[in-house]
Amino acid sequence: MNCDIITCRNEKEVISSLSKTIESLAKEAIDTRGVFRVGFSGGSLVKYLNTGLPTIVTEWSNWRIFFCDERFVPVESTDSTFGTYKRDLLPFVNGLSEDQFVKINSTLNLEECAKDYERRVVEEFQGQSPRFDLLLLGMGPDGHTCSLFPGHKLLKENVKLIAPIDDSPKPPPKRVTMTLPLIRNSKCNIYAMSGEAKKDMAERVFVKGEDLPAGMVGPTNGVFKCFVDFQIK
Ligand SMILES: O=C1O[C@H](COP(=O)(O)O)[C@@H](O)[C@H](O)[C@H]1O
Repeated sequence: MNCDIITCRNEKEVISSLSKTIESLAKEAIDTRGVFRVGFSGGSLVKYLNTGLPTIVTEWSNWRIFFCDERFVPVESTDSTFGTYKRDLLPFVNGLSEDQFVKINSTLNLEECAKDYERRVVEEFQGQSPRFDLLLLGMGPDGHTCSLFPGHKLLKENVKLIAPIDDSPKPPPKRVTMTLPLIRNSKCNIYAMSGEAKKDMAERVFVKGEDLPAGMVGPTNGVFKCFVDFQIK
């Protein structure tokens, strides 16, 4: 894992640097292929994207937005990651519409929901190996990323691209998540985090190299960046 750590002065600068990087990756993808395929996460990243994305200049209609993980709850639930973007991002971005978000179908059972989401990921790439332009990831205080938790059997998943999980230690217990093979096949992974609460985990992952899910990601053939507002040593 070789991650480029970008040290910012404060949270505001994390958000602006992250946003500029997303703007530039979107431009490159849209100029080259006419589409920008990105995965959003939930948790603390939501605030960064909801604050930063309305400020960028991009061809919004060329974005296709997936979820690195999603809680298996209805969109109306406060736990729904899509629900937060629907409420706090969509109304503030001219040119981005709800149908550009590829959402889970939480009316199916959990297994079927994960299969259905995988099918839609596969369809998106029209027969090619699914390779997202960018996955925006979060790092939990226990070292989880997406809904991949320390010591969980899903870390060994090497067939499914999208998997169900019904025993997430962080509520809610039922979720669907991208698996390591799909994450590692992407072109770029980015973490963005701020504050002392994240510093300890970032050091365990990037300096001590502890065997934690957050350190198991990073594209096999691509770019891995982490925006922080603290010194990692
Ligand atoms: O539950 C989740 O947690 C992680 C990390 O969130 P954070 O608030 O500790 O930054 C998040 O990346 C994931 O999408 C979410 O479902």
